[in-house]
Amino acid sequence: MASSSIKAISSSALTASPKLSQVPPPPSKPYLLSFLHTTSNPISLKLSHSHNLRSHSFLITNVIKTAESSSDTYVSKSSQLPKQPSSDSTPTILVSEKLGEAGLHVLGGFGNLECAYDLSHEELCAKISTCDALIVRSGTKVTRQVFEAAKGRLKVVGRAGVGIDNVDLQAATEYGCLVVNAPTANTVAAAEHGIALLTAMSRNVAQADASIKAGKWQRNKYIGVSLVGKTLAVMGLGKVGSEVARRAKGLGMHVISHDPYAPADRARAIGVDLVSFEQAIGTADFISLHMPLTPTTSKVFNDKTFAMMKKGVRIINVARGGVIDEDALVRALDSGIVAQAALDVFEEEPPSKDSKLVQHENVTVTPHLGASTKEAQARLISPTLIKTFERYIEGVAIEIAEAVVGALKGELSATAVNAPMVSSEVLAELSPYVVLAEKLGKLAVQLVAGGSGIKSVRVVYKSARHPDDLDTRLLRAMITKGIIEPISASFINLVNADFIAKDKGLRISEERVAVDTSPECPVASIQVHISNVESKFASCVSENGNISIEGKVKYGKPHLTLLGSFGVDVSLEGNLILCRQVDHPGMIGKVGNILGTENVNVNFMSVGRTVQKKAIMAIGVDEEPKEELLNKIGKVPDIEEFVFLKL
Ligand SMILES: NC(=O)c1ccc[n+]([C@@H]2O[C@H](COP(=O)([O-])OP(=O)(O)OC[C@H]3O[C@@H](n4cnc5c(N)ncnc54)[C@H](O)[C@@H]3O)[C@@H](O)[C@H]2O)c1
Ligand SMILES: O=C(O)[C@H](O)COP(=O)(O)O
Repeated sequence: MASSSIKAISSSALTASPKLSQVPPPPSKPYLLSFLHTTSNPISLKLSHSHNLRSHSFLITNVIKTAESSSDTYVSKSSQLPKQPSSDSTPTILVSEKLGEAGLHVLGGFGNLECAYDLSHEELCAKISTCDALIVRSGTKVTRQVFEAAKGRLKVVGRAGVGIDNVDLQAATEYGCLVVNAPTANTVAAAEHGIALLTAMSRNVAQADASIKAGKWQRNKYIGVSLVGKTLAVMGLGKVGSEVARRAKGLGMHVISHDPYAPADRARAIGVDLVSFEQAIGTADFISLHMPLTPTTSKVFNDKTFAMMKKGVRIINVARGGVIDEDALVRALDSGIVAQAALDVFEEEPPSKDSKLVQHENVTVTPHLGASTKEAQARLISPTLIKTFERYIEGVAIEIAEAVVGALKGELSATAVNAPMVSSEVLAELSPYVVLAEKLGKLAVQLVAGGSGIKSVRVVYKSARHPDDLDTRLLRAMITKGIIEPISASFINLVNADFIAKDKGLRISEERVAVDTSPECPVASIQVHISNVESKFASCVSENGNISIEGKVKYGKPHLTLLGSFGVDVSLEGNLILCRQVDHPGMIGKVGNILGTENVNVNFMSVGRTVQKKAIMAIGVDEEPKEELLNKIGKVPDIEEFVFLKL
């Protein structure tokens, strides 16, 4: 990350860089991330052309720039994996839980792969500062301490599965670390396990098996209950819940569901009635849990809600243990409200050996096996299944490996969970404006005099589009990046842009102005206004006292088109010299000569005039001129002020 690039030579220019007002220290030091390197770095925008059949939405993520050293040895448990020599630019990927070979191959082909499946939390914290990516399943707690210990190097956490309740998302976001998951590959496996538990529980399969192995023959003890005609309440009609519902209907059950966010047409398509929470738990013979663990769902099944259930209800949980108050479930089992429970997941995993719940004779348990099928972790091989479940053709291992490698390459992730996702279409359309937005942010902040506290930035988008058709989150994030990065040690990406702006007391407001241009072009212009600051280049201050600049995309390239009240037109590439001079002939020649004699190539030049015989000369230069050269320009008679800006 370059330090402040301000090299202004005007009278007020040699003061310190502008600072953000009331800036608390950043949560951590640098992130070697930039979700889009738009200028000096050759890597620009990339779309992920993932080969699978999922519908894609994308996120601009991080372009890798690996830290000082990545000299870790390649420690793969698989002798078949391709070994890669360490190098400074090769990212290190730590896999902390068992992942399918196919995924390890993808990861090993891209970076230094280290599989360490038995790390304690302390060991993980000790190791993480040497890793660019971490891949976990549900057994690794990725806490705030892990992000702190990463010292800015960890760029992406890949959760090889759905539930991300074991990852501190807030901390990840604050540290600018992208979290991706593999949300689809284990759906069928989890649903099948739910059905396995439902049928095994209702026919006492596990208990009868244990009894016969203990030398008993208890045919009367293990009389089961039938499923046909019974009501099943599916709590959470998402991916797994929907598949469970379909299968349960095939078993002849009447299926109802409670899900406050499920679309009615999805329920209708499966033939499921969406009902209230009370109705669902009050009428069901079987209740199957398929909601995520969130603050709202935590212990939602408790003494109070068990008391609302039909006596003799049976419960299946392949979601998360934390949605049930386990002590309350033991009480409900003892009192007979709940006749049986079948549990794959627990509040603490593994549960204690003497857990009353686990030991209860009416409880069937499995050790979080929902996602554990060969097919879910690797690939489904049956062509029939591929046809039926197109979106499940990839296993978790491949799904997460591709997401992590893509994120490390700076591609756009379809499965980011802690950053806004932008559709590929929107992204492709906005990409030149994304470049413009960052340049305008960079330029605006360099026009602020050192010592001014930037508190408030107003961004105005002129567009012919209806506001609903213009997603400006990316543009706002890039303006934020452009403003903050030149004057702070924080590295900004789409994950943390809003957080860091807020943390630094920078308020960015957005406005849209309707214009009568072609709606084909999403943004006619972007203006950035910084209020209540001093400027080191007075000419960029508009009548209302704000530093104001405007840019447009012309022929796919970013251009500066307005500086204060001066119209200019200069391509925002390379670096920029802005001069205000008395408007008379020969000025361009004089400045051009000085640049020419020092071999500084001018790539663009534009002059804007005012009625008071003043002109603004905007000169785009490829190289960074030496200070003596800039001083020479400053001494040209009739040049009243000038500033050099790095883009
Ligand atoms: N046991 C396993 O190995 C295993 C495997 C896969 C998934 N899971 C777990 O299963 C759960 C579901 O996974 P998924 O892939 O179907 O997720 P999903 O996001 O597709 O579905 C979750 C559904 O729950 C709904 N929901 C949210 N809050 C709710 C509430 N208060 N009440 C009712 N419904 C609510 C959501 O609207 C959504 O439709 C997750 O907790 C996941 O971690 C477990
Ligand atoms: O949320 C999930 O994807 C499941 O709980 C699977 O977890 P696992 O990857 O630890 O098996």
